Parts: sequence; structure tokens; C-alpha cells
Amino acid sequence: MMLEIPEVLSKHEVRSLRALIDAGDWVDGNETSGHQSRLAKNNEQLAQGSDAARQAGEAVIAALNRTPLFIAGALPRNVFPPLFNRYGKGQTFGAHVDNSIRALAGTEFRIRADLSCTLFLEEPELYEGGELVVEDLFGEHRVKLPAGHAVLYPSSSVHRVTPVTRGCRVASFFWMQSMVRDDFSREQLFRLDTTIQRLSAEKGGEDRSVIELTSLYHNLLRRWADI
Ligand SMILES: O=C(O)CCC(=O)C(=O)O
Ligand SMILES: [Fe+2]
Repeated sequence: MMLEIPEVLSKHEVRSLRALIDAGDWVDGNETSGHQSRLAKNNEQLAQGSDAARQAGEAVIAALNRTPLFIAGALPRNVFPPLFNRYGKGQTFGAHVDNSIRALAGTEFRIRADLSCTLFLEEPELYEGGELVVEDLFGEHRVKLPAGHAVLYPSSSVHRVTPVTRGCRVASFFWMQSMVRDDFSREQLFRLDTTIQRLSAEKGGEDRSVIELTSLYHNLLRRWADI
């Protein structure tokens, strides 16, 4: 499932985050690449482990944690510390698949990447190109969102970023392990969750159907979740 998540960050928060990361140290993006994606990747990344990256990453995590749509769609178990990238004119990231396992060098922390996320940090009218293109059985999905908005997509998908031909695309990107590993099951839970919320707004939380569906939601989550 692909899911757009609007307004993870307000415009004001985007500006503060940009001030922080723009002043940081940027290095060749291949620092975090797997073997195959190294061939396809041509961008820059905020130096991993730098103060700016750590502080900015914490701000992104805090914003995600207060975004109900993110929690409902991702059912996150562990989020890899967010990274930051930018693509100037001519830069691109060709078709690749994200590594299945992500480890944080020098620590015990590692996750199975179930979901990938791009949080856009530049307004779309300020650069040309730089679309995230995610492939699935239904075709190609092109995504370019306002600054502060994010998209979640399965880490199992082949995806790419089209060449930037004007301006500079800036984003935060990261991977997460979900409590529900299977993309199909997670999507059914998300659809059930949003239906319950809609029904509950119409009929109130005490409505018998709302109670039954909520029970179904939690019983399926109980069955499928690893925590
Ligand atoms: O820049 C993006 O939106 C995606 C980056 C990406 O696919 C990756 O780093 O694996
Ligand atoms: Fe990727």
C-alpha cells in the first residue's frame, strides 16, 4: 500500500528543519547504499551521525509520533533514524530496491525494512523533476508532494527518483519495521480502522456496529502483530 500523509510538519517546522540541515555537512549519498543501489544513486546526504542529522532526525520522529495517519498506516514497531538527502541539477536515483535489513553501524540496532518513507522538505514548484516513482503490479505511481508531506511505500517495491533538472530536491527518508509485517494484512487493518473512524463519527462510539468492528480490528491486530 502507498499512503500519502499530509502535514507531518507545518511550514514553520519545515523552515526550522531546513535551517538546521542546510547548515550541516553534506556527503556523497552512497554512504548508506546497498551494493545494487550504489550503481543507481547520485545524490548527497547529510552526514550520518552528525549533530544536525541527529537533531533533525529526532524532530522528524517526534512529528511522526503525533501524526495519527502515520501510526494507523504504518503500525510502526521500530523506525530507523531518519536520514536527509538532496538532489541538485542532474542528480537522480535510478531503479532499486531498498535493503531488507538495516543496521545502525556501531550499535545493536537493526530492523527489517517493511516500509520506506520520504518526507518532502522543498516546495514542488521550486524544482523540476525529482519525482519519486514507485512500481507495483498496477503500474507506476509518481509522487511529488508539498514540503512537510510524506509518502509511505512498501520497501519491497522497485522505486526511483527522476533526475532533477532545475532547483534542488530536499527530503528526509527512512525505513521502518512494522508490527504487521505483511503489506496486505496491514492494508486491511488500515482500511478497517478508517472505516471505523468514519462510522463512529456518524453514529457515535457507543453504536453496536462500531463496537463490533472495533473488536474485529483489535482481534486481527492481536493475531497479526509482533511487538
Ligand atoms: O529520495 C527519495 O525519495 C528516496 C530515496 C531512496 O529511495 C533511498 O535512499 O533508498
Ligand atoms: Fe530507496
